[in-house]
Amino acid sequence: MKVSLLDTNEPISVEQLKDINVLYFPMDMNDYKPALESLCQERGYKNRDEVKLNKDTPNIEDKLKIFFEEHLHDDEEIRFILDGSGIFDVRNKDDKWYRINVEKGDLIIVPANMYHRFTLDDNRFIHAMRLFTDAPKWVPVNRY
Ligand SMILES: CSCCC(=O)/C(O)=C/O
Ligand SMILES: [Fe+2]
Ligand code: NI
Repeated sequence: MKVSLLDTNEPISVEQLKDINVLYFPMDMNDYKPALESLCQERGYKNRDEVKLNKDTPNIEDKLKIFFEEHLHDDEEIRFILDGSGIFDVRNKDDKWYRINVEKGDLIIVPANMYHRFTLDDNRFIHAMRLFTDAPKWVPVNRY
């Protein structure tokens, strides 16, 4: 994972992310199941699904357009990157974007009610596990 302030490219640390309640868990991809199960147990993640996005995904451009609209959710957004890479932008306390480049092995938690957006990077491929406290749902509330 690499994080920067989008406007200036200034590097942002995991601690600075934590200050805005975005959590990062690096996962060992050779043996991630025990750590994943205990995280789910501790934080009450009862459901999960997987999403793959690449150039052959039906309606990929429409999907990316929706993901890249600045939005929030009334629950945490938990994404575990199983393969590939991508970009999450999250708003910091000054309403500036932190750009989070995620890759295989990264698990990030965006808190409820934080404006964010997602897009693919130049690799144009991501395979992510989505974890949910309740039934899998994806209800974006767009800004404005
Ligand atoms: C990497 S999963 C696709 C993006 C997504 O699920 C989401 O909710 C973006 O806000
Ligand atoms: Fe989301
Ligand atoms: Ni979202």
